[in-house]
Amino acid sequence: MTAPTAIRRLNAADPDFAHHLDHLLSWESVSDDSVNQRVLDIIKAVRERGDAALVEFTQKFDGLEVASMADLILPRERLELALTRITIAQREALEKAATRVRSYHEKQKQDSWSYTEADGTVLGQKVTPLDRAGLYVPGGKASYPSSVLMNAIPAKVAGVTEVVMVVPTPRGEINELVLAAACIAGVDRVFTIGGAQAVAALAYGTESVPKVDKVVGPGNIYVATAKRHVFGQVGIDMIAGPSEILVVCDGQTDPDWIAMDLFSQAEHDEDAQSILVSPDAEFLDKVAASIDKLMPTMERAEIIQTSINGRGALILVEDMSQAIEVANRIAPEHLELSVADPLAWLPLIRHAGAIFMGRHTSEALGDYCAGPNHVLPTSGTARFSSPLGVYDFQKRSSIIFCSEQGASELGKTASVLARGESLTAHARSAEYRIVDQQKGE
Ligand SMILES: NC(=O)c1ccc[n+]([C@@H]2O[C@H](COP(=O)([O-])OP(=O)(O)OC[C@H]3O[C@@H](n4cnc5c(N)ncnc54)[C@H](O)[C@@H]3O)[C@@H](O)[C@H]2O)c1
Ligand SMILES: N[C@H](CO)Cc1c[nH]c[nH+]1
Ligand SMILES: [Zn+2]
Repeated sequence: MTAPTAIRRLNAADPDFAHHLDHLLSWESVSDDSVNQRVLDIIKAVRERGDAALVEFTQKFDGLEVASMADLILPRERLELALTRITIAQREALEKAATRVRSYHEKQKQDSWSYTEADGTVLGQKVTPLDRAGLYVPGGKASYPSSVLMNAIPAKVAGVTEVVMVVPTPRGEINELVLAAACIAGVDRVFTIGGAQAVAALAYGTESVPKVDKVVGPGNIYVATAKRHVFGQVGIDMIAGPSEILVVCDGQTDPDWIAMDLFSQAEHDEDAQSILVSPDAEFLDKVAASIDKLMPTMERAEIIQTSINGRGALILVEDMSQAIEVANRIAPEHLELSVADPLAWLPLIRHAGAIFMGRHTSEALGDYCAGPNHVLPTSGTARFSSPLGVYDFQKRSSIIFCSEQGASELGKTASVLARGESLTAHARSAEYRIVDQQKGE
């Protein structure tokens, strides 16, 4: 039996509104010093003791009785076996989702390009996939076959040579759908490890876990903090923390639908954040009533309740324009525009990981099978980051191929600039290539 929901109410007309909103959004404060220190200790131990530390942390944090690292490695045949252990409906759903995610991501592929100048100089950009990518698939409080597809398919579309996946299996409970998804998406190697220790293993390598070039994927505070610390040793996609949803509603959508949309992200995590913004005060009351009515029907009521009470909010605004202003301030991971004419408001949205347009487009469709990626920037980072995509698994090299005449002309410009910087070797190196002119100093 759950206690009555006490979702926070904010009013944008309140003089302290900005302050209250800042407080509501401050997830970073959850990453306190003790989490940080614990993560640093875990990374150090994995760097120093490799597999032995991985085994110890997996026993400690995931409650697994494992004798050695061999127990934490799943061969490709195990993934294939999983495909035979799921129902036909599940396999079809995974395959359909995979096809749609692949089609969407194919469009993101960047190709190499070049152009030739009049004197024959060629300039261009060569696009190369990463050699090895590490995918973090969360598995602490729920299992995420959909996240396997969302991480692995863009990597494969990009042409990554080897895709290594890590996923925790708390108490040894292996989720067959997760492994089947890995099989369908073409993951090359799977390790059943999680948390900061898994991120450290991917970043630095151990006797068994190969060192990767980039670690991608969402996770809890330990995973997010570890990714922050290993950045530089490896690339990372973003810090994708607890899930978030911001619904902007004109007051005309069924309040039960909106309550359930808020629940859909709250059920991920006690730290998840679900916010509704509307210019209609009566509608906010109706959604609050729907929340109370529907909460006891939810399987994950405790998590939802904690998330809604601790980090949720119903925000009253003056009009739709102010609702959009608040949305841009929040820069949410998911933004539902549950309004009559979402296209009219779309041009005004500047910051959101993914935008769900209209009353029928529930965020859950995007989580599973619409096609776009569900690994999205959280905690306001949509101000500067984008959804996980093929571009995260490709890098670019510049190409410069000067003709004799091109080098000669560019040499004159480079010489002046280099001497202005007092970098004589640069100047003389360029000047050697100047044709029909006195070279050197
Ligand atoms: N943005 C996205 O695309 C997306 C997708 C799915 C899930 N999520 C989010 O990812 C998160 C998943 O979190 P989760 O916990 O379910 O799984 P997780 O895999 O991220 O974390 C589980 C691991 O955390 C470590 N851990 C747990 N308690 C610890 C402790 N006290 N000390 C050290 N390590 C500890 C353990 O090693 C465990 O294996 C949720 O916040 C969810 O909202 C985001
Ligand atoms: N909403 C999550 C991203 O924040 C993704 C997900 C996976 N499964 C269900 N939802
Ligand atoms: Zn979700």
